[in-house]
Amino acid sequence: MREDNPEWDATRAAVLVDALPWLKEFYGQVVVIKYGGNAMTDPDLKRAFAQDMVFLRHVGIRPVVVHGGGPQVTAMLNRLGVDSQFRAGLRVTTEDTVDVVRMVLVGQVGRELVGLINEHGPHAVGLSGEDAGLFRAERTRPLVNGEPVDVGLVGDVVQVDPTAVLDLVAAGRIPVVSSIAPEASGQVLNVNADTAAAALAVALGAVKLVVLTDVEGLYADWPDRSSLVQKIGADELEQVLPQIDSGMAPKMAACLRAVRGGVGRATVVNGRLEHALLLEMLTSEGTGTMVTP
Ligand SMILES: Nc1ncnc2c1ncn2[C@@H]1O[C@H](COP(=O)(O)OP(=O)(O)O)[C@@H](O)[C@H]1O
Ligand SMILES: CC(=O)N[C@@H](CCC(=O)OP(=O)(O)O)C(=O)O
Repeated sequence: MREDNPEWDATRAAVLVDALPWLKEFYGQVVVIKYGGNAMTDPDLKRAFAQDMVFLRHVGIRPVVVHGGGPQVTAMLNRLGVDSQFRAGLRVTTEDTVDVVRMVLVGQVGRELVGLINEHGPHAVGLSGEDAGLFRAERTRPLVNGEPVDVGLVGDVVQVDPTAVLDLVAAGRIPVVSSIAPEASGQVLNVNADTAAAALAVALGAVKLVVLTDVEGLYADWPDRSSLVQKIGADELEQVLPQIDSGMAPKMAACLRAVRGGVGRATVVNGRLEHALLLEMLTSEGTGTMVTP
């Protein structure tokens, strides 16, 4: 029986004790977690994610969630008979599609995550870049083969007022942020969620940015699964960034922006493995790709 097995007890105790240095390091600190739409594919994964947020909150860490929802937006556009096009990893966004992006991210994906977290207690509050002046964006023209291309109503975050998020965090809440942001004219822009997470992590002085996606991390020679990069410094990442394919490109650019902006480290983790976030944050082994300053 397990109860009579001292080795099994020792293993369980070791897992808890292993967490101690990390609990000390992160206690009271803000950690920004970017939850990608590709890691939300099944209800159990979403429930496990919500549990992890509540776990972090109860051990005294301050999680701030920025969520994606690209596949969910694409599914809704398909239902409406609209094709999706991406350039440099960004959705080409028109006046019609930006309304759909906003409805799906704020009204569907954000609401669902808030609901799942709040099954554990009144912790989560949802907001978007439009709330309390959180984000200000400007239209972006990403480079494709070195040439700037037009992707329509897509923005980059150029200004962050983190007051609303800090108020929530100070009250013990878990902010859940959707990546929609107004430009100066008041027009809302579609912002890639990795980009929004990095900008927010910098403005909050987060100790760490964790990006949950559907692969183990950055592969040097994608899709060769033996080429996982476990650790990469900002200078090296900056050099290889132009060669990184869409999907990973905004993610790695976001990690670079975060660590250059003072965030202690940024990691990309496989969010399709339940509780990979807890293992990454609270065990010595870690997982995925870590970007360091
Ligand atoms: N070098 C690379 N390493 C890992 N994944 C890559 C790489 N290049 C492209 N990708 C693709 O990027 C995808 C992750 O980005 P994306 O689909 O936008 O996820 P999310 O919804 O989590 O933001 C991976 O599933 C993979 O197909
Ligand atoms: C400009 C742009 O591409 N915006 C994204 C916003 C959602 C997102 O980033 O979702 P993931 O994190 O799941 O990819 C989009 O429209 O798909």
